[in-house]
Amino acid sequence: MRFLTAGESHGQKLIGIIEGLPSGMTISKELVDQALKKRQQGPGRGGRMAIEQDQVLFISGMRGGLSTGAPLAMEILNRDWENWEKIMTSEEKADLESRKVLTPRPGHADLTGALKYHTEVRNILERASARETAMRVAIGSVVRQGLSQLGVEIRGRVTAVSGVHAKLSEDDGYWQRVQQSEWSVGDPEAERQMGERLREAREQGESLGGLLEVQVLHLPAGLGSHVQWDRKLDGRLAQAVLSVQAIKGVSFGIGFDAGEKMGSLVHDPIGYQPGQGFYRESNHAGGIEGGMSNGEAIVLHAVMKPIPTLYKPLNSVHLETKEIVKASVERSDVCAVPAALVVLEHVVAWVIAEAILEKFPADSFPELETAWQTYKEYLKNI
Ligand SMILES: Cc1cc2nc3c(=O)[nH]c(=O)nc-3n(C[C@H](O)[C@H](O)[C@H](O)COP(=O)(O)O)c2cc1C
Ligand SMILES: C=C(O[C@@H]1CC(C(=O)O)=C[C@@H](OP(=O)(O)O)[C@H]1O)C(=O)O
Repeated sequence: MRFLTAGESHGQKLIGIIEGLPSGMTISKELVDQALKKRQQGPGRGGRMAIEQDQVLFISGMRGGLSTGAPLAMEILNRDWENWEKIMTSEEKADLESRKVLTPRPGHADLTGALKYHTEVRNILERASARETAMRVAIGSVVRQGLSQLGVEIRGRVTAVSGVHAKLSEDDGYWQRVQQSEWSVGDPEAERQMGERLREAREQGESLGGLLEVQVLHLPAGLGSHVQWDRKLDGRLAQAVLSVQAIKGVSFGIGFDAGEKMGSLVHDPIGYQPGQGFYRESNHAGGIEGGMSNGEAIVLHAVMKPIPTLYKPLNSVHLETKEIVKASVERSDVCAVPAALVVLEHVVAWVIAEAILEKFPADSFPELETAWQTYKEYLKNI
């Protein structure tokens, strides 16, 4: 299975194509649209989110609510296009110059992209923008629906925003609050403090980052492989997560704490129960050993840097005069950690779905379900 996306932040639309999706899988537009809506929420988002109302349009690869096995093509329209059409399509110098960026923003692709591609900064930022993640969420949502039909659950939480840490819990009630609300860390006091940080950041022309966690539940042991570097599940998840704009680090389970502890406090003892099979007594590894899922929950942590566009900008260099000037200011979010969480859940869904299809190659979803159940029975009764 593979996918491609295309589209500029202020272009007409975003496009995505999934190839290799088995036929006969139920796909709900409503669920994709719910995920797209959730990605637009959260305190700290800028003016653009008041313009967009993301919804998916299925173009091909689906009939009667089921995948056909043909490439699944999707579109998401940019409502902001109506304000940018001239700037994005005109060949008139005045139009092209009107939104030219000559003072690249630190923390963005602006400068290096313009140097590398011998082009102007706008051509770089249009594609580097996290607008593109809307389509990655749509794509991830399609395969996440398949995962859910197999009983695999993906859930995520924001664990900190700019140094304010949320009180975490594994209770069902807490997870329901976190998952079902438009955006919540499940800890009202932390939310209050985060809101305060956000207000300060806005006043000071600053921006915020944070920490995120994604979990994958009910996966069997044996997805991914130890045999080749690019088949390792942890490496593939890390690549997908780090490819999300502004994500700068990934760890699994107890993560970097593992470097501070003795081995006996890090590794997870193996247990066995008839009718249940092998299990681990703890899950410090975060569900992956030797590049393979080990049957415990996959627990992945990520860090998002503060948004790079600052309303009180850092120094930059004017590309023509080479003078030191303030970096350009484009309309911007001040914090997008809750939105990034939705993106992470969906890029993780993609990698897990790919790994499942590698272990259980299938052209049709019922075929996949049969192989999946047989394997799960084997693991239980071994
Ligand atoms: C959901 C989301 C929204 C974002 N919104 C903005 C934004 O409004 N302004 C901005 O400067 N960067 C924003 N970013 C981050 C930049 O796109 C990103 O930092 C930049 O493209 C450089 O890539 P890198 O940080 O991965 O190196 C956002 C990122 C995500 C995931
Ligand atoms: C458009 C989205 O996020 C954008 C990501 C982004 C960036 O530089 O990454 C910059 C901003 O773009 P604009 O200048 O048009 O407001 C964000 O709004 C989105 O998430 O759908």
